[in-house]
Amino acid sequence: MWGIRKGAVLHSAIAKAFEYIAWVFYSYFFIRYVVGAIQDERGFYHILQFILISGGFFIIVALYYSYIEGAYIPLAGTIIYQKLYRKLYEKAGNVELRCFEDSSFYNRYTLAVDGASDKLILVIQNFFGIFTGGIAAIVVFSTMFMIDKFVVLFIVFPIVGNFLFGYLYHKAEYERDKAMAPYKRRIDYVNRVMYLADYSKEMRLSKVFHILKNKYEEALQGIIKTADQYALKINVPTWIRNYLTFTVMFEGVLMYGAYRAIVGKSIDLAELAVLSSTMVSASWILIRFTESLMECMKQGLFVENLRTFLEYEEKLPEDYDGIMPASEISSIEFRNVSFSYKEDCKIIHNLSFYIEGNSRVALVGHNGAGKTTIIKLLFRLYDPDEGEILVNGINIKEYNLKAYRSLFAAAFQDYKIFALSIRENVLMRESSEEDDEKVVDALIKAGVYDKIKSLPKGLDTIMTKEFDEEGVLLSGGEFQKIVVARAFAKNAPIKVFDEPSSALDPIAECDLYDSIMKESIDKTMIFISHRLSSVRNADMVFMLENGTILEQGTHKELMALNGSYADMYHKQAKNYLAVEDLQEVIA
Ligand SMILES: Nc1ncnc2c1ncn2[C@@H]1O[C@H](COP(=O)(O)OP(=O)(O)OP(=O)(O)O)[C@@H](O)[C@H]1O
Repeated sequence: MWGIRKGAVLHSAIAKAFEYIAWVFYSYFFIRYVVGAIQDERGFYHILQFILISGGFFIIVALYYSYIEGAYIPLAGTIIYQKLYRKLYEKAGNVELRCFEDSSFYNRYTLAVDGASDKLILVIQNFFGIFTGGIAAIVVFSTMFMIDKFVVLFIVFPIVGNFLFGYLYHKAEYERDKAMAPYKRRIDYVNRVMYLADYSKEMRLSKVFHILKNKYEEALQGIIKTADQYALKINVPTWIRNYLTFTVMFEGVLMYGAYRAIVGKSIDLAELAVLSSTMVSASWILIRFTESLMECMKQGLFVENLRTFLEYEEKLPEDYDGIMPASEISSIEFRNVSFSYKEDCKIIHNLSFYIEGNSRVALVGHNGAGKTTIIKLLFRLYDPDEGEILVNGINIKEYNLKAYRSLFAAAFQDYKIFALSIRENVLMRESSEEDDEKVVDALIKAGVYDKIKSLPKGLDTIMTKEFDEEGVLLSGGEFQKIVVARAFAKNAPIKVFDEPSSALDPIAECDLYDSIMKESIDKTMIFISHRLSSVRNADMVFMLENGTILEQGTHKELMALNGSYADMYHKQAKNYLAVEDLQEVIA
C-alpha cells in the first residue's frame, strides 16, 4: 500500500487517531468537565463556551473524517484498484501456461482477485485501528480503574467476547469463503458461457444448456450447503460475543455504578456519569479494537493469499531475461525431448529431429499425435521434462524469452478473434494507418482482402458485435484467413501455421498453400496439416505417432517407403477425389 499510495496510509492513520481521540475526550474529559462544572456552579456561559469549543473540535474532526472516508479513501481505492489489478494481471500474464491448467492455481487467483483492493485498504485501516484503539482502551480503562478498581473486572466479558468468540467467527467466515471458492468459480464459468457469444450457437442447437444449468444449480447447492455447514460456527460465536460485550458489560456496569452511587454513596454524580459514558466508550473501543484485530487477521489471510499469488516464483517467467537470439535461423533441433502435461502421461517420447534453416517442414499425423504440443514446446509455452530444444545450436532456455518468441509468426489452430479492428486483429499490436500497406498485403496473401475491401469501414471495421453495432461477423473461413494474415503480416524469421486451412474450401485452401509456400521462400516455415496434398512441396515431412517420429523424408521419399504416410495419403486422396485409380494423382 505504501508503494502504491502513501497518502492513503497516512490519512488512514490520522483519521483513526482522531476517531479515538474524540471518543476518549468525549467520554471522559467532556462529561467529567460539564457535570463537574454544573456541580461547582461555574455559570451557564462558562459551560456553554466549553461546549461550543469542544463542539467546534468535534465538527472539524467529523468533517475531516467524512472527507477521508467518503471521498479520499474511495478515490485512493480506485487508484489502488488500478495499480493492484495491473500487478495481478501482470503476474497472471507472466506465469507459465501450466498454471492455467491447475485448478488450485485458479482458486488462488480467484481468491486474490476477489475484492483485493478493498481488502488491502481494510487491512491498513484496521492496522491503525489496532494501534490507536489499543492506546484508547488503556486510557479509558485506567479512567474507570481510577473511579473504581472493581468496575474494570467487567472488562473481562467484552475481552473474552471479542477476542475468543470474535476470533472464532472471523476464522469460520474465512474458512467458509475458502470452501465456497471452487463453487463460485463454477458459477462464474456458467455465467461466462451464458454471456459470451462464442457459445451461443451450441447453446441454441443442443441441450447443453440443461447440463450447464444443472452444474450451476449443483454449485449453488454447494454454496448453500457450505453456508449451512458454517452457519452455527459463525452465528453462535457472534451471538455470544454480542451478549458478553453489550448486555453483560452495559447492564453490569450500570447496575454496579448505580448501587455505588445511590446505596453505597461512595461515588458522586459526576463519577457515575463518567463511569457510564466511559463504559459505553470502553465497550465500543474494545469492539472496534478487536474488530480491527480480527478484520486484520481475516483480511490478512486474503492478503497473504494475494501476496503468495504475487510472489509465486514463475518456473517459466514470461519476462525471463537471457541472451538475444540472432535474427537469421540456421537450425532448429529437438534432442531426445520428452514431455507430459500431467505426471505419468507422456505425450512426447524421446523425440529428436533437425530442421535446416530456411526450409519448409510439415508435421503430419493422426489426431492427438502430438503435433501442436511440439509447436507449444518450440514456442517455449512449456519446457520439456527431458531433453533439449536448440535454435541456432543454443538451448532455447538461454534466450531472452520475449525476444525468442518474437522470432515466430504464428497462426494457431485454436485461434481467437478479438473485438478490435481488422487492422489490430492482423497486426496484434497498436497500429496506425501507416501500417495499412503491410496489413493489406497480408490480407491479399491470405485471400480475404476482397471481402474486407467491400466493408464500409475497411480495415477499421470492428470484428464481432461485442462493442460496436456496426461490428462484423465473418464466416468461419474468413475469420481463419484473418488469423493466417497475422502470420503473413509479422516480420519474423520463422513462420508457423497450425492447421491454417481447416475451415477453407478446396480452392481457397490451394491458393492459401501457394501463398504460404511463396511467403516462406527465404524463411524457416513449419506447418501442421491434415491435408496431405498440401505437404507435397515441403522440404521435409515428419510423420508423427504417439509423440514420436514414425517416418521422415520428402513427400516422394515417404510415398516410395509405402508406410503409414503413403497409406494415409492414399486414403485421403481416395475420399477427397473419389477416384479408384490413384497412380495418376500420386505421380
Ligand atoms: N493442455 C493440455 N493438458 C493435458 N493434455 C493435453 C493438453 N493439450 C493437449 N493434450 C493432450 O496431448 C495429446 C497431443 O495433443 P496435440 O494437440 O499435440 O495433438 P495434435 O497432434 O496436434 O492433434 P490434432 O491433429 O487433433 O490437432 C492429446 O492426447 C491431448 O489430449
